Amino acid sequence: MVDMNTLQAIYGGTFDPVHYGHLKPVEILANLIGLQRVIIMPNNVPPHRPQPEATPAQRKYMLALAIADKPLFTLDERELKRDTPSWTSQTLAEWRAEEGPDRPLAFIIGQDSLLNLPSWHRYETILDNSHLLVCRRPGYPLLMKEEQHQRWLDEHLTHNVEDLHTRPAGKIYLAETPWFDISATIIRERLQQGLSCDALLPPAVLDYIHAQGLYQQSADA
Ligand SMILES: Nc1ncnc2c1ncn2[C@@H]1O[C@H](COP(=O)(O)OP(=O)(O)OP(=O)(O)O)[C@@H](O)[C@H]1O
Ligand SMILES: O=C(O)c1ccc[n+]([C@@H]2O[C@H](COP(=O)([O-])O)[C@@H](O)[C@H]2O)c1
Repeated sequence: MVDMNTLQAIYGGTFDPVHYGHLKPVEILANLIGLQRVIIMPNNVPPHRPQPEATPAQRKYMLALAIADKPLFTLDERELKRDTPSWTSQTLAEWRAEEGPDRPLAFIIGQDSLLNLPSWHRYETILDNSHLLVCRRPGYPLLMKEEQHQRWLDEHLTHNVEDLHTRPAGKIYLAETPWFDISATIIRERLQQGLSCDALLPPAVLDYIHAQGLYQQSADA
């Protein structure tokens, strides 16, 4: 019999700011595959993108507000404590060393991140240490850009949820989560233009953004 309580998942991101497009697909994913806990892990130095507008402390605080009434989520500060780029391969290797070789571990990403994954630092080691759980995201193709990366994806794909709970690592699961057409970029742009973001992120996070005067200046200013 499969023990549905052992699979642990980390959800990494910049979360500048956290929004419903982060939270809702992952809550649905957790229900779909029987995940009891999701560890949200904000990065300190995002490797492949412009640096965030909010400070690490502000991004962490917004996450804490967003998950305050959601027992599914806990917060992990390990990457916030590192000043070097937040390489996921390094984080997952450390996590694997802590958890031992047998525990099923997973890293959650959106479809856009999957497409870029072959450009990540030592990406091929990620599946040595964890599974990948991928949430759908509108506006991104289903196929990898290069044939060799599509082959890599196909070789590791599973449609069997039991694989995720019984194997420690090595599988990619494309979850049939609904589309949420929300991005932190759109939220920052709307806030800068003084437009409403009420439906896009939790009210407590939005109140904090206004109280801190965050995202009101153009990023180019
Ligand atoms: N609307 C969404 N649907 C599914 N996954 C998402 C969505 N928004 C973000 N994600 C996923 O959440 C993780 C963290 O994303 P991130 O913090 O960069 O948010 P973002 O909205 O993409 O930010 P930005 O617009 O600043 O690039 C990534 O794996 C990303 O693919
Ligand atoms: O390790 C890498 O090379 C790497 C490159 C890009 C992104 N990541 C991680 O992927 C997660 C989502 O990234 P982002 O930029 O969409 O917030 C976050 O945890 C990043 O630290 C990791």
